[in-house]
Amino acid sequence: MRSLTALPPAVRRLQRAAGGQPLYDTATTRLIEAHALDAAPSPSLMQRAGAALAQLGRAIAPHARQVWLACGAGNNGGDGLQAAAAFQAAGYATSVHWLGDPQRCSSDTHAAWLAAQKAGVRFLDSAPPALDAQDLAVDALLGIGASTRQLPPNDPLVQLLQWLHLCPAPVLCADLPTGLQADTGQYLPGMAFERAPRSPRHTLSFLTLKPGLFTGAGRDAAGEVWWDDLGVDLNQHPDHRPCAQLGGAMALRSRAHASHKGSYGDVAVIGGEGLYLRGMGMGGAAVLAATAALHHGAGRVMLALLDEGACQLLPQQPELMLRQVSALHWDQGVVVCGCGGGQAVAAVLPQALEQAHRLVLDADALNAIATDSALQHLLASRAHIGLHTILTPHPLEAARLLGSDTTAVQADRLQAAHQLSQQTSSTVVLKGSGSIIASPHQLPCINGSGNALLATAGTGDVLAGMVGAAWAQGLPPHTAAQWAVWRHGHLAEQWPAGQALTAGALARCS
Ligand SMILES: NC(=O)C1=CN([C@@H]2O[C@H](COP(=O)(O)OP(=O)(O)OC[C@H]3O[C@@H](n4cnc5c(N)ncnc54)[C@H](OP(=O)(O)O)[C@@H]3O)[C@@H](O)[C@H]2O)[C@@H](O)CC1
Ligand SMILES: [K+]
Repeated sequence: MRSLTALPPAVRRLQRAAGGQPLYDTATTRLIEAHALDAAPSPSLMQRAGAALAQLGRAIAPHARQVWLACGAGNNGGDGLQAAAAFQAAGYATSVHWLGDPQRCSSDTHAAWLAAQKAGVRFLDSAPPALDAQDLAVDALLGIGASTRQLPPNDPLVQLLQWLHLCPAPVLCADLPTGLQADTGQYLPGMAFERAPRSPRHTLSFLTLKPGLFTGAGRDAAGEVWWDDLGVDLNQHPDHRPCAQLGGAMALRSRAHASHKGSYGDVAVIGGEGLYLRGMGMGGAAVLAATAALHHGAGRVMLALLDEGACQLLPQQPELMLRQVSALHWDQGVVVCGCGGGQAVAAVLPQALEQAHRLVLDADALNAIATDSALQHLLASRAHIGLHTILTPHPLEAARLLGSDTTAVQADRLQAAHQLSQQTSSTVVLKGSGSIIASPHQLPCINGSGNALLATAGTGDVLAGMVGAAWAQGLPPHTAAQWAVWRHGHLAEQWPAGQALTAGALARCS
């Protein structure tokens, strides 16, 4: 790829490490667009969008011989037509499939169509040109105006989508990958593919960054995300409020020389149902959480296994202090409860919910609460008596707590995390691609780190331990969750190529 410094300042590569960028839903993006259009900018927003697409496209595919653009009938297609004119003017052999009608499109899109014609762009109505890996394809079929209308399989738009999916050239998506919903990161019905696309993806988001690019199916669909505000000041109006922010690199506080283990807090992990109870020993999960807490800076880590003392010594981890649940100090440090807890964890939950000042609830603790209204009441009451809670559900656990199902949770992950946070007065970490961190009265965060190496048993237990460690070291709950989720994903991104990621190795990484 050409040096990023060669790009004009208006086209900025979204740095994962930057974090903190605001994300805006479609309604607010439309508001921003309307305010910007009122000012009749010149060049028009669409001309700016087209020029930015062409500039980024040239950086992505500097040796392209051909550029092919699939353009829809709306303004997203207009962006593509403006880009086509710019590609052609820059000397690329440029061809376009346009689904629009010059008699029925917006005035901006009409102007873009005229510009493309004037530049000498080739308009196609049959198969696209044969592209190779160094060429470029542009997806300008649908943006934020996509509706849930389902198309028949022989619709021209569906066919263009299939060509884009199978195209050997990198694909640059204008504003959004076609069919991806900006607010949720879910595909519209009939627009998702079972297999991953053949070539790399880039997305240049206009005016605002949209939450759907970073959660659910968004990360796979969008590939590398870029952003151009088209010269519009997003903060010019008090109604332009973000719906979330993108989480990024964070550091724990540096340590003073004059400090000791007590300065970095205690983490007590409760979990690990014994083998004798139901024939399923689950101590490993609790050991993973405790190990992660230890390796991520907690001053002291206690391990209370629910195996009635069967495990008396952990030779691999002499730093972990074994405890009976009855010997824990609930008002000190952070209690992480549930990892591998099985059914046995239900017995300790009333005391943990009533007495632990800072409580992380994971896995089987969440499942037990979901089926017991008395435990639900205790959980919801904690905030009223000054006790704090972080929940770390995966989508199924969140669905059980919400009384819904995984499809409903995944259909709007931001909303599900917000609802669970409100219902339980807790910080919620909704795990999955683009984990969501939601807390009452705080802007939710979508984590930007991580990859599919984390899809292996035990990584959730490691995360629970890391959340506990960050919280024990003094970060507020929302920030502790943000740090742990980001760090967990970042470690996976740094994982040595060709080496399997195991939860045990991840827990020892810091
Ligand atoms: N205004 C500006 O200056 C700026 C605009 N910008 C750009 O505009 C984009 C938004 O443009 P937009 O509002 O025209 O919506 P867009 O995404 O093109 O879709 C509408 C078209 O798609 C069609 N269609 C919808 N759903 C469908 C479906 N399921 N299946 C099939 N067809 C479907 C729909 O057809 P209809 O329903 O009207 O029959 C209509 O033709 C935004 O994402 C950004 O790229 C930025 O550059 C900033 C400056
Ligand atoms: K698009």
